[in-house]
This record gives sequence, structure tokens and C-alpha cells, in this order.
Amino acid sequence: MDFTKPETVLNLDNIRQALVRMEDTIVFDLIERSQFYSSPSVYEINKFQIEGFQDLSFLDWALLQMEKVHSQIRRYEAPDESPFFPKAILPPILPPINYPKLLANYSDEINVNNEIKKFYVEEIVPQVSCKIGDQQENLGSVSTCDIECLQAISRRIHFGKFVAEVKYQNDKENYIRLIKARDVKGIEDSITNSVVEGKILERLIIKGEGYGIDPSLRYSQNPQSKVKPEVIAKLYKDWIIPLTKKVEIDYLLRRLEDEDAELVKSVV
Ligand SMILES: O=C(O)C(=O)C[C@]1(C(=O)O)C=C[C@@H](O)C=C1
Repeated sequence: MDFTKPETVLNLDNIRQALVRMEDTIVFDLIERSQFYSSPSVYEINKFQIEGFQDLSFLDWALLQMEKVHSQIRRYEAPDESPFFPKAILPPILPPINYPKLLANYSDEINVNNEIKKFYVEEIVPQVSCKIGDQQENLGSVSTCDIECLQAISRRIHFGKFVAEVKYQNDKENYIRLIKARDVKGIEDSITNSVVEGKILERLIIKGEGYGIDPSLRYSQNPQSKVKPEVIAKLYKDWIIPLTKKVEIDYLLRRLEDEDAELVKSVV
């Protein structure tokens, strides 16, 4: 997939392949996070005094600083990247890349990163960390690991915009009818593919076991996976897939605002 070549992006097979590849990143990032304690101090609002920052956690502060730097190296110019702190990002130092317009004008306004951060902190961290509690010497490492996890999960979920654009273009008549009727349930049914979802969950169990167990211990008795594969599959089932669908639905509900947009056509 190449964002300067629209025909490689607006293609459902390619998008699904990219989503499969992102599973690897997410599983490995969660394995990295599993080395550390849950570390509630990282997520507690105002736990550390940081001049000029109020009502933020240490993670928020670290993520905001990271996004400032990443914006300057052009991260958020890419149509598949969505910042957690859109108001804080800075202009790129590198010259702009003129990406072809693949998504509707309002697409940057569809951003579920606050919901992602909430379920990550409340649901994922307690389930994947090796132990509940703080470990003072690792709080910085925890925050860098969290940033990796959050960015990977965010990219995966916001990929729903590309899925939605392709589905819209491939079945315009049906979607225009559903959008005009504000039929959210109808849109949800029409974007849902239970076979694809089932395969994702099956594959995550295999990946969780494959990547989480040291290959040299594979044939020893009861090798333990670093993150329970069922936990990863359940996180996808309860949070990652539903939020991807929410992004798809939110994108489609507004799609007629941009009916005449000169978007690059998808490849059927
Ligand atoms: O692959 C699709 O068609 C998608 O819409 C993506 C996705 C997912 O999150 O992986 C979401 C909804 C579908 O039910 C299947 C899979």
C-alpha cells in the first residue's frame, strides 16, 4: 500500500492485508507492555507537577510532547495517522508531501483517540501488564511502551475511514439510501462481515501463541505465552473491531456532505 498511489489504498483486499499486518505490530507492542507493572501513576491526572500542564496525566504529557516532535517530522500529514492532541501539533520541518485526496474533507474530524486512550488505560493495561502496581524505576519505559501501543491501535482503528470510503464507492446507491434515512443499524449491518471478524479472532490466538512463546521453549512443558492470546482476541472483539466500525459509521453518516468531492475512485 502506497498513499501516493491511490489505487493501492482504495482497494478492500489491500486494506484488509494492511489490517492483518497491523495485528503483528499490535501483538508485539502488547508483549512489550507485558514486561512492566500496570503503573497507575503514569495515568493518574496531576500525579506529577509539570509546569504549564494541568489536568493531564504523565502519559498525556509524554504523548503530547512526542506528537509535537512527530508532527515536525511529518507524521500527521499522512492520511493514515491521527493525533491524540490535534491542537498541539506543529508544522512539519520537512517539505510537504502532496498526498492525493483519498478521503472526504471532514475525515480529520473523525477522531476516536480519546475513546482509544480510555479503553487502553482502563481495559488493556490491567489485563496485559505482568503485575498490578507501580514500579518507580520503570515509569518512563512504561510511558514509551504505551505510546507505541496507542499509536498502533489508533492507526488500525482509523483505517476504518479507508474501509468506509471503499465500501461507499462500491455500493453507492445502497449507502446513499441508508445515509439519507440516518439508518445507523442498516449502515452497521451493511459494513459488517462476520466471516472476516471471525478469522481475525482465530488468527490473533495463533499469533498470540506464536509471538508470545520463546521458540526455544516451544517443546518444553507448559510454555507460557507472554500475553494470554485469549486476552488479545477479546480486546479486538470488545474494543478494536467495534471502534473501527464506529469510525466507519461516523465517516459514512457524513459522506453526503462531500457528495461532489473529487475523490480518487476506488478500484473494485
Ligand atoms: O474488513 C472489513 O470489511 C471491515 O470493515 C473491517 C472490520 C475490522 O475491524 O477488522 C470491521 C468490520 C467488519 O465486520 C470486518 C472487519
